[in-house]
Amino acid sequence: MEYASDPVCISDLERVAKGIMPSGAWAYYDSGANDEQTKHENTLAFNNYRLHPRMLRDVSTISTETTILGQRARTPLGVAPCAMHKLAHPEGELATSRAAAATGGIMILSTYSTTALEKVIQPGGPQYWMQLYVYQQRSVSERLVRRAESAGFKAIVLTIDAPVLGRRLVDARNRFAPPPHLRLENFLQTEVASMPGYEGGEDAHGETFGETFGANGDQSLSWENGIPWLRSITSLPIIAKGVMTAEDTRLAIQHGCAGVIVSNHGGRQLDGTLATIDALPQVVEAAGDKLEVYFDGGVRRGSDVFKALALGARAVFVARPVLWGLAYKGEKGAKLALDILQSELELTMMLSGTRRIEEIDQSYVYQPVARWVRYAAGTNKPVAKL
Ligand SMILES: Cc1cc2nc3c(=O)[nH]c(=O)nc-3n(C[C@H](O)[C@H](O)[C@H](O)COP(=O)(O)O)c2cc1C
Ligand SMILES: O=C(O)C(=O)c1ccccc1
Repeated sequence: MEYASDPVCISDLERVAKGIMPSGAWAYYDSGANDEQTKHENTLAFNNYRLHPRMLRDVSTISTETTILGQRARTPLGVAPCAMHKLAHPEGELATSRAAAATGGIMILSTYSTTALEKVIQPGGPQYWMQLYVYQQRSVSERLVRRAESAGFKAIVLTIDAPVLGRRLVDARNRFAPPPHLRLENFLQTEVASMPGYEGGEDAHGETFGETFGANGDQSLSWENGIPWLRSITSLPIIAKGVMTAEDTRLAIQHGCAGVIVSNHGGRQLDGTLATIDALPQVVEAAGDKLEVYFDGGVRRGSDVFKALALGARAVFVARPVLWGLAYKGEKGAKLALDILQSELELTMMLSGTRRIEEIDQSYVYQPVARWVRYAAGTNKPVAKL
């Protein structure tokens, strides 16, 4: 499809990116686990929440400024951690970081970045947080934490929904592995470089991408043996990414996490969970004022950001839309993705009579009665958009 102008919404950007990217890389970014029920539902479930707007409120001046972990941010909209931005564009994470700095939201850097963490932080930018996995060789994770501390990252985001990688069928068929010209640059440093399969920053040993990951990840990790250990090696706030239940929210509080990210990893891990927007209310209720609740999964519209804020999220992160932007035009494209969502958020605020982020509460959405997306027999195609 030809465009006379830049893409004007995230789904335009998705189509354009699909046309540009090599099919294996596209599939790696796009795929969810197994039947992709959860991946699709993350996006579709937003439609079940209807807005409840107020009128005649003087919306001549609005602001999306907020505070996250006690620091000011120009917007609650941030970038979720995603592996290998250089699959989308040669400037990779640096381009994304510049785009995030221009927008003013938080960027979470993946351990599996194709740019070393020391090179990513932009002066005058937003807060940067470092995403971490705990490996059997804990010294490797510890070294990554030390490096993140000295580079200026402000929190550690521990991903807890991936003791092993979920099974993504297209990747399995493609036997997807990162192309040899890309390096997982965080694994280049000596103390870290010895981990089996990641020598020299390559992902070399696994049959598929997930195998090297699974061979190194610590499957015995638990709340009891993981979080206290992490707290003992760093004073940075710890945020647990991948919480989907009230039960785990209470455990996160008990173990001293500063925040949780309600996330099902974009539907790439356990297929068949709730959509994240449907899980958010129980987490917010269990969190009370004990920790901050953040959100990701399926956000494709500024109104989706608004709905997550209304249901109690303090920050809202996007992954695939930013990668699509990067594929389209590097830094400019990543900024376009964030700008589209930001301006749609501002428009939603104005049209629903909210001027500041703190005003956006539950009263601005109708909560749905439970309704599940139905699928056409034998397919993963939803019968209808709800
Ligand atoms: C290509 C890709 C790579 C990802 N890599 C990571 C990662 O390295 N660490 C992590 O915690 N989450 C990772 N995620 C999950 C995202 O952080 C996020 O939870 C999810 O994708 C958000 O949903 P969205 O893509 O619908 O915005 C990845 C997601 C994608 C699409
Ligand atoms: O692909 C992913 O979703 C992901 O989280 C990951 C995990 C290990 C290595 C690279 C990416």
